[in-house]
Amino acid sequence: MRFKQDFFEKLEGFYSQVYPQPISNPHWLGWSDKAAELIGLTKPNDELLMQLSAHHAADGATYYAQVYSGHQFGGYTPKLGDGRSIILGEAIGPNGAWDVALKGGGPTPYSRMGDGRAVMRSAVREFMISEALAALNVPTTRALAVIGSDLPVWREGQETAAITVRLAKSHIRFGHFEYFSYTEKAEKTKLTQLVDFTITQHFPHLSTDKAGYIEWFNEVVASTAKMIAHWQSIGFAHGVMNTDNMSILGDSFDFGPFSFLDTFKEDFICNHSDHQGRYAFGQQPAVGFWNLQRLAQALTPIIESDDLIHALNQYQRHLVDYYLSFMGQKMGLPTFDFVDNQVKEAARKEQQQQDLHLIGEFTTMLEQNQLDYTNSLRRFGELDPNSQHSSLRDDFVDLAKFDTWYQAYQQRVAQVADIDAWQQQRNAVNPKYILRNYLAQEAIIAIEEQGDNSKLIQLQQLLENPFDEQPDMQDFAKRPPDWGQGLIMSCSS
Ligand SMILES: Nc1ncnc2c1ncn2[C@@H]1O[C@H](COP(=O)(O)OP(=O)(O)OP(=O)(O)O)[C@@H](O)[C@H]1O
Ligand SMILES: [Mg+2]
Repeated sequence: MRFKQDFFEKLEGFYSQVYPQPISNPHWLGWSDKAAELIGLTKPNDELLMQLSAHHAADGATYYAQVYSGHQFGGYTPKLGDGRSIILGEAIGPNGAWDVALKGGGPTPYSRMGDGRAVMRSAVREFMISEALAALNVPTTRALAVIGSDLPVWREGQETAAITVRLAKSHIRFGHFEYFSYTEKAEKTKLTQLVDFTITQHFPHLSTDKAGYIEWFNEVVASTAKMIAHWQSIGFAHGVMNTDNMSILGDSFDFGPFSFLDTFKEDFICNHSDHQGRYAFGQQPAVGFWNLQRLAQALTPIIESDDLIHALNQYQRHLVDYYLSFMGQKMGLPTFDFVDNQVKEAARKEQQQQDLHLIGEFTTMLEQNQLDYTNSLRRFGELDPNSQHSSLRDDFVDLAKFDTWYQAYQQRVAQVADIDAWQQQRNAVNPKYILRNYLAQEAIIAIEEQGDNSKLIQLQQLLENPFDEQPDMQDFAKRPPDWGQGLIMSCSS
């Protein structure tokens, strides 16, 4: 790894330098060739294992934990910071630099009551979902590797520690801006410094002046809306959308009790500690907006309120545009070339309302018929919208309702000229395989009970190509067995 140290060198006072603590008997549990490529690595080796398990120092690494704060479940915690994630620096890759962080690398000045560690099950889940989301083309932080150990850690019972090696284009979170806004409101020096750094490093097409700041916030609103539209379209529930887990780049970030939907359920809650359903699947779009409002509030010392409000007001539009674009591709709804003038804008809006209704009716039917979200969408790849008959129909109990819906759908799709190409387009965006919780759980149990990571590796390989038919792997596309339905994950990690 070849590092540069822009954050470390340019933002003194925004972190504490701290060395990671080694984990005993380190061994590779998982490795991602695709993530490795991003920072110019190829295969794992023993020296790298020693470096990433904190036994040896990595050349050129500085090792630091960043300070931030955040709104957690709606309440403001004035000081958080990396309590168990230590950054080595920005590794230079063929297409840009990536922060390399050891998540679970040991205590830091921000650990509060925590031990600075991550348990194997949570480290493995973070590793798998990072790479699985990337393969689904969802913006996300990445995971180079997950390293197991025999170091005991205590959660509900005794478990072992592991480290996820996270790659992120940036670790800057909404919570960073909140922290510097509320700790030094009068001077604005550090807040301005942080915004300037963020723009220079990650939004180089923008200027670091008043106009640039406004443009930047607009882009953050758009990328956040895009990320959440992605989640809603693939049926992904994040579970802990606190502002300290919101990346300023709109990348999916910090994977704890996340879950894909199995059976479609709008108010599905995946986080065991989320008693109110604040972060339920269907709440995510609203929470994204609430979080952007918290970011906007933190930026009031340097951006005019009117400009912030104007940008926030675009959130809904971005969200709907992106959501319809993703769902439209999944269901094969043709797009229209609306020229941007007043009359056409009205037509566009009306079409959007109709499409939202059509999609909403479809997901309501899935919920009422207790159907699997991913598998139902995958069915569109075998559909012939020119025909009255569809295999999709066989899944439904309420056939009358389905038939009414299908008629409206057929009208919207109209005649399809090349059915093969149309079906291929559907299969290219509706995954056959996703990281269902029960599959992750089986891989984790095999490691826990037999020290056997072969299931993890098999699952990881499968999920690298989630859109391809993989004939030997059909079982992995099935709905979960009874024990694995709607698993709710513990927050302890
Ligand atoms: N075992 C632990 N030891 C020390 N601090 C912890 C531990 N677990 C969580 N924290 C800290 O508690 C806060 C909230 O935790 P949260 O689960 O959102 O983040 P995380 O999963 O630890 O890390 P990240 O957000 O970097 O992915 C963070 O400041 C985090 O560093
Ligand atoms: Mg976090």
